Amino acid sequence: MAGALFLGLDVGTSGVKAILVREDGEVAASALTPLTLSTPQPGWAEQDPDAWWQATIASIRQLRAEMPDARIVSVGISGQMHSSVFLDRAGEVIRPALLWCDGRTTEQCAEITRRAGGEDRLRDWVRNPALEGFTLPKVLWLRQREPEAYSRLATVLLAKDFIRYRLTGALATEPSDASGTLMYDPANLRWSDDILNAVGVPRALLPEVGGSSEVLGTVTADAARLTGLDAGTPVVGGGADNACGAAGVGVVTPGEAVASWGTSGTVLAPTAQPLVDPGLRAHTFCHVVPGVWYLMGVVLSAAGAFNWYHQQLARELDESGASRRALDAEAASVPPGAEGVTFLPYLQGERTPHRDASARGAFVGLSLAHTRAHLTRAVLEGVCFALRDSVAILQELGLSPHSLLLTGGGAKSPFLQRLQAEVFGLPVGTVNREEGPAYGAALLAAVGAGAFPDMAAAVRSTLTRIPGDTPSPSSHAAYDEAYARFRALYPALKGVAGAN
Ligand SMILES: Nc1ncnc2c1ncn2[C@@H]1O[C@H](COP(=O)(O)OP(=O)(O)O)[C@@H](O)[C@H]1O
Ligand SMILES: O=C(CO)[C@@H](O)[C@H](O)COP(=O)(O)O
Repeated sequence: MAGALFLGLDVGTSGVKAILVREDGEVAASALTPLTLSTPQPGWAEQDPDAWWQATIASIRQLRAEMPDARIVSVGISGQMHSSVFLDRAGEVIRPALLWCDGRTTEQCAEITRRAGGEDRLRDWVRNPALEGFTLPKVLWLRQREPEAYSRLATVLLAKDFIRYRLTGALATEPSDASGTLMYDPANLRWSDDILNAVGVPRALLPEVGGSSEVLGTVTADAARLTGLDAGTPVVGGGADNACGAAGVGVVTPGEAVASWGTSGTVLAPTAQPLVDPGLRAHTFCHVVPGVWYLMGVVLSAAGAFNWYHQQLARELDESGASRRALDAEAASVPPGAEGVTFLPYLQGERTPHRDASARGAFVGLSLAHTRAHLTRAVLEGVCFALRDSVAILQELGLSPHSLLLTGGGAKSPFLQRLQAEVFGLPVGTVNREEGPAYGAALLAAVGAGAFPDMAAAVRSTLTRIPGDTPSPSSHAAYDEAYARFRALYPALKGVAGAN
């Protein structure tokens, strides 16, 4: 496949990334088109799927402009999980998508649990509890709150599957994203008629499920004209952004774990079986590799919380890498524990471990002696502590990784790498590629095009591990008191700092 390039797309919350990857794994070009998030009410979060599509076109066109002669042989797509695209019979978007971090469906979650006959049933049917972020409660919300829109509903898609639909005309998904809908049984790899019948949602609303590295469509003439891709280019199933992010740092087999900072933060550990957290605090989903699942804890605001802080309280610093470094330096000027200041990053509610869409953020412990540097450190520590809750759950479930691969925003800064190592008490590492989910999607495209026999081979041929910080027992212990303060804060503030 000399000269072949694989296009990886990632429909993130903050933007649509497109990259071109060579067969040896080198990234030949990359483009990012930013997106905005609409929060019409506190706790709500929406985006227009057509804005994703326009951003996708812009990113691909930018790559095309940079490399007009590129021979793009296949496309893989990754995307934010759970977000609901509602399409009518003509394939047009009915209303903005309710996103993975939208918390408006608490009532619908209670209804799903009641109609299923309790959480034990949900565990048996779909291996996960009803959480506001998942897709099914959003379908029920539409049915109850916008019945006219629901009457026109013909198909429910996920973000990256909508982009595939616009690229190829094919309505399809694959197991890693289907897992996050609460309508799919990740253990038995099929839509769950049990849950669909219990809540009265027709199976016909859902697309067929193919494989993550299987070709599920080809670029249409219309999409070719808009994007500059060749008509007929194969598009593979792709995967959920967290699964593709793990694949993008080479974590495709059990025994390893990844900590990721996107808008959300996640800690993910692959498993050889669909293990379920008895407390249902971590999610059980399919990986992009057949026969592999993962357990994942989700922090709803990770880079999202840091970006909010940056925009609201450090606005004089632009969003460049230099500004991030300035904020890191500010945080580094204060000792571990931020001299008593604690930050709860629950700006958009929290999933793991609290499962509370109405939770809210807080700064606590302020005195006249504190400066913005303390707040900056507290925000970064707060995000790491929230992720540590997920690390602790995975450890409690017997998945005790010896180290964590870092990806996303938290991998980009030496300060954040060290902070995570010390807070988690585990060695951390990175890989020689920084493109995260888009990279995993490009590898799926390469496997789909036959460049590699499977993802394990693709990862072996393209990625190199870079060992990072190893914390000393004392550097980990330096956070004991601050972490204990963090743990005590949510129960203390519940009902005071909540949305309800
Ligand atoms: N040095 C850094 N420190 C903290 N956060 C960062 C840094 N660099 C980038 N980020 C943030 O990390 C996130 C990673 O981006 P990405 O994985 O593309 O997010 P998403 O998928 O949510 O759009 C972005 O929100 C970005 O602002
Ligand atoms: O809801 C989840 C995982 O369950 C989120 O992790 C989304 O998948 C969004 O990812 P980012 O935009 O933060 O990358």
